[in-house]
Amino acid sequence: MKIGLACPYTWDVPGGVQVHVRDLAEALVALGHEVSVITPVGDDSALPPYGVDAGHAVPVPYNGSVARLLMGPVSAARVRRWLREHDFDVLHVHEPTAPSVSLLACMLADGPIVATFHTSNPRSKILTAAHGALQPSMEKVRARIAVSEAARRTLVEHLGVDAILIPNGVSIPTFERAAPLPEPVSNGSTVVFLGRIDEPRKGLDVLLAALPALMERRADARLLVAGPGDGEAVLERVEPGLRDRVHLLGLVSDADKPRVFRSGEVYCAPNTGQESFGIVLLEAMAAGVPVVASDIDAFRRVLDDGQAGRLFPVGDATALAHTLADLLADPARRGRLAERGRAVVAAYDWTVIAKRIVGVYEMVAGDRPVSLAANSA
Ligand SMILES: Nc1nc2c(ncn2[C@@H]2O[C@H](COP(=O)(O)OP(=O)(O)O[C@H]3O[C@H](CO)[C@@H](O)[C@H](O)[C@@H]3O)[C@@H](O)[C@H]2O)c(=O)[nH]1
Repeated sequence: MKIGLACPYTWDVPGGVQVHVRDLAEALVALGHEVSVITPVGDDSALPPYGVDAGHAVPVPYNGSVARLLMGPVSAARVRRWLREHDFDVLHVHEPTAPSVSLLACMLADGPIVATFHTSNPRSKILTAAHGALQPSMEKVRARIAVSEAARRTLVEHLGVDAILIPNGVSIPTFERAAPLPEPVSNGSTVVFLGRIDEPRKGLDVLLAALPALMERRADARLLVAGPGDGEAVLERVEPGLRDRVHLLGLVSDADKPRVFRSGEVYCAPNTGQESFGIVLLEAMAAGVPVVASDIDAFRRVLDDGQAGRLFPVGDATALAHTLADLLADPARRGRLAERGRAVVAAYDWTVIAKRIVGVYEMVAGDRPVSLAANSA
């Protein structure tokens, strides 16, 4: 099949939607399909061979995060050209309610369109206000996929439509085979955090607040913190006497990311809410590292109701410190959790998930390929 994927967020800024689109594209290519991805990008040398540059996006605060979005005549012209130059059997847009490339593609195309919804936002004022304006584009979508129950609920509540649930995937071999980073990054009592360090929703502050109590029980404990953001500002939030216990890696490359997960005894996801799924949990389980995560609905589901990871009450730094100290002290329990994580994550490998998505493509694809809408040529 010829498949066009539209990714709304800047390709070279780490984010769950971008990772999902990239891994899906690669899984589809491995299955023998022809794929092209249109996306905003900061540095177009970051694009893979199947990537098409839709222009530079602007940062906009959105759902407790900063989304880099793109609308306007230049990007509309690029999307139009992309559609015209490819006879896609299926157009698959991601997050088409965000004002960016996916919405443009929906507005400009006709034919077999599939949309995947990623966001969990129970009280989205933007979605409520935009409902009427989005309606014509949403009506063109022949099949909707939600990556999680939370994303599905957001869709039902705001747009009054339902979706098939197909979760995010992870490329298990990439994570399970990675070598840990060399010493001294990993010291045998390391807690890993990987995420956008400035974003309160990712909860790094909860982990930093847990550090003093953790150190009281495990004097050798250290934090390995990876992800984009202002590292200096993070260190200022740590007691001066404990700063040498925090090892900041900054933004890591996609090649090093699996190695970061493999460099800790525990992976910690202290997120404070508004998570739809939590790809990072899949990544940690695929790497075989035991997970400690906030007890939010999305994480509880991915962690098999707490069987495949230890949950602690959201924002409770004391409970987190004790959970981490207990696990660092107990290699056998860590081994059991990691084993359970490996068993759970097997169902999320991209080889499994991509086939389910192709099943949806087959359901909607017809005799006629995707074309430019009559009023957009
Ligand atoms: N290479 C690299 N990747 C990073 C870095 N920091 C974070 N990432 C990657 O960025 C992605 C972040 O994904 P999520 O934690 O799932 O969060 P999100 O960007 O807020 O995504 C939203 O959509 C996801 C996809 O459906 C949802 O999983 C998530 O809960 C959330 O709603 C993960 O793949 C993570 O490994 C870094 O420094 N380097």
